[in-house]
Amino acid sequence: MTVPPVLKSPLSKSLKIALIQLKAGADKAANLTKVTKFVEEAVTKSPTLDLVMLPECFNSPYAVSEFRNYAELIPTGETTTLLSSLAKKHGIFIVGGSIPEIAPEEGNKIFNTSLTFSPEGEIIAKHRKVHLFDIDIPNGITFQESLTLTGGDKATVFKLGEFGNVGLGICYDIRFPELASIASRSPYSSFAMFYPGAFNTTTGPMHWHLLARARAVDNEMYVVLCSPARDVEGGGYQAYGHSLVVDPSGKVIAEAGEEEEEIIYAELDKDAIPKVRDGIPVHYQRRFDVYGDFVGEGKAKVSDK
Ligand SMILES: NC(=O)CCC(=O)C(=O)O
Repeated sequence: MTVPPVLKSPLSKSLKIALIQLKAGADKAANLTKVTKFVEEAVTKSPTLDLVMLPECFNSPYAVSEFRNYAELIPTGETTTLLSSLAKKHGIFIVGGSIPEIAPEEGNKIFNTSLTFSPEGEIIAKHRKVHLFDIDIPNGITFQESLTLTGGDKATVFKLGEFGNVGLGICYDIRFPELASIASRSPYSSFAMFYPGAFNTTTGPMHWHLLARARAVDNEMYVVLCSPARDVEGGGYQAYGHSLVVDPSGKVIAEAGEEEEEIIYAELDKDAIPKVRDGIPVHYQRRFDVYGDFVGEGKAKVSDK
């Protein structure tokens, strides 16, 4: 075996993040007011915060019958405009959960789309959920996003300013290890995968932590999941909550409860990735001669927008 070189961390400076776990109801204006209030609370409590993340579908109910009713144009819709102004006002990155997007240039198809904003309020990443949540578990849950949504056709990797590269997926995307592999490997070398998500009370207990920790250990990178809180009184889709930050060794370093609307904080340490990769060097031991290379330069369809 060739001894791997001690590489510089793909995270050049420790990153302070906050995850906002909230309940999204039918009133879009109320959902957006709540986002504004929570972002303000996060930056007040942690004045040196670098990044705030929101959950999947934070401005609308998570329901196949509602996606088209709540869908907005990007970048001119009210949610995009609000998140851009919040990022700029507070000088932070915002990983803007996801919202239903209507795309006139694609025959008015609806996508489940996540945007990330720079501290200047610019859109620096746009990910359309690639793998649609179509499942049917007898006596558990049946859901078919594909009844109203269209899947995106690209993996998303982008530069988070001076910190380094990160990958972005949405919820069910986490079940497909390829997106995280693409992001973590050369030439992208990301330090984290961000997944706004909304697992539920059937699949959450089975797989939420397992998948987050698996993607972290597979790739020796940070994995960050932000969920809506479970809304028992509101009825409808019962999100699992448990917003989560997992470090590159697979350890959960921050976690929210299930039904609470709350903000959790974590610091992604710039030295953690090289430390883990030096100890268990799977990152450098891959045998592409045996199983091929599906990432390589130009092989995967990767975009930041
Ligand atoms: N919103 C989603 O994609 C839900 C995914 C989910 O619950 C799962 O088990 O996967």
